[in-house]
Formats: sequence, structure tokens, C-alpha cells
Amino acid sequence: MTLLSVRKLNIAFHNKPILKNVDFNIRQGEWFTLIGESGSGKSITASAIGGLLPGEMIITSGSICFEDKDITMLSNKEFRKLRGKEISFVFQDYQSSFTPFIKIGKQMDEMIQAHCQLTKEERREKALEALEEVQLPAERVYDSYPFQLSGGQLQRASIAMAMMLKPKLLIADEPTTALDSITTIHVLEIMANMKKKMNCSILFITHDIRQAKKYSNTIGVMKQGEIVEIGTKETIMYHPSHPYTKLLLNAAPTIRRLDQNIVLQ
Ligand SMILES: Nc1ncnc2c1ncn2[C@@H]1O[C@H](COP(=O)(O)OP(=O)(O)OP(=O)(O)O)[C@@H](O)[C@H]1O
Repeated sequence: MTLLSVRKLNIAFHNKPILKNVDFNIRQGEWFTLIGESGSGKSITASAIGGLLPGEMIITSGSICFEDKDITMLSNKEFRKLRGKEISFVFQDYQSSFTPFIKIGKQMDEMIQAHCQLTKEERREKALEALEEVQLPAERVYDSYPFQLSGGQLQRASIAMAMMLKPKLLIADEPTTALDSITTIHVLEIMANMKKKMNCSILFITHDIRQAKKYSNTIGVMKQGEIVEIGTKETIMYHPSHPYTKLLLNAAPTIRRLDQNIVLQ
């Protein structure tokens, strides 16, 4: 079943095209990865889906259907209802997922309150459960300020918060770029396990072909605002047809090592 359908999406900034006819589907339970060079439009695609486009960037044509409803026309208020509950985000900059001087638990509590009618005790239970799910010491993290956690712990806490309300789509925009290699594998494994458990879909953005190869069902390759090639992981990895995809693959000589779970230092 198709969960998200992006159709011929064009986005411009001051009349300069940023996305050009971007077109792809994400099925329920699918791990869909966007790879491509810096500035190719991966994050802008994700932002458009979440109603988070930077100011003055506009959708000039095309549609984004989430569960068959075009969400490009939603108001900010309607998007706020959707975000966190149905579509949630994990970003590269995990520091900014949390407000610095408010305890993690309180921030999780506020998010639950914004979307669900639960008692205080039920909300606390839900947050602790989500923190346990990402293998954090739940009580301690719940009562911590963001600055009291390591980068890896904070990113796991942000995944816990993103997954807490069981969204149908998780958008993970380079979630491991700022993490060391061991924590990276841990965080990705947690995401993969949660996806399996909740049968949600993941839109994953990465520069790392090894990560794309290990986790994706489908891969879209972006260059200069366009998807130049899209296919199953096997097609993209072993039978790429676009010269740019071939170039990307050739530039990643260490593919085999992550496959074998050998940690790169
Ligand atoms: N806030 C903004 N205002 C104006 N232009 C922007 C803004 N953010 C991004 N862009 C432009 O949009 C284009 C696509 O950027 P985007 O961030 O989506 O690339 P990306 O593929 O995610 O890159 P990276 O891998 O480096 O994160 C680039 O040309 C970029 O300069």
C-alpha cells in the first residue's frame, strides 16, 4: 500500500528551481533512501513533506499525497497536527531536537499532550516506554537536561520522541552524520528494529552508500534537484544505469566492510 506519493514536485526559491519534477512513492513498511551530492535537494524534499520549507521557498507545481490526501495545501496548524503524530523527523543536528534548558521528560510530555488525551501518569509511562525502546536508561534520561547526555544518547532520545506516537512515516535526515562509527551502527539498528516492530515507513537521507545498501528497500539518487535514478536496492547497487549513480558507487570503495559489520574508524 502506498503511504506517500510525491508527484512531479517543483520547488523554487526566488524563481530559481530547487526541485525539478521530483517523483517517487513510499510504501507502508518501506525503507526509502535518498542519496546524492550535497545541495542536490534531499533535505528540501524532506522539508516539503513535513511542511517545513524555508521561508520564500515555494511549491510551484506538483503534489505530495500522504494516505491519498494532498498535503501541499495544509495550513501550518494542520501540519502541526500531522507532524509528530503521523510524520515525524529525526535530524542530523540532534542538539536542536530538544530545547536546551528543559528536561527531556518534560519535552516528551508536552509532545504527547499536544496530540493525545492521556493522564499525566499515562503520558509518563508512554515516554518511559519510548526511551526504553531505544535502549536508554529511561528514568534517568527522562529526568535529564539535554546537555547532560552524550551525542549518541541524545540522538537515541530524539528517535524515541519521534517514534513515541507511532508515526506512519519517519523522516531521518542524515541522522548519524554527527555520531561516531559505533554509535552510528547502534542508532541505525535501533531505527531498523523499530521500523520492523511498528511497520512504519522510513524516508532516510544519507551521503553514505554503505548505509543505503544495508538498510534500504528502495533508493532514489538525486542530483541538482532531480531524481536521476530510482530503483530497488539491488538494481541501484548492482545494475545502476545512470552515470551519476555509477560515479557515486565508484566513490565508495569500502562498501563491503559495513556489510560485514566491521566498524570503520
Ligand atoms: N534556507 C534556504 N534558503 C535558500 N536556499 C536553500 C535553503 N536551504 C537549501 N537551499 C538550497 O536548496 C538546494 C537544495 O538544498 P538541500 O539542503 O536540499 O540539499 P541536500 O541534498 O540536502 O544537501 P546536503 O547533503 O549537503 O544536506 C541547494 O541549492 C541549497 O543551496
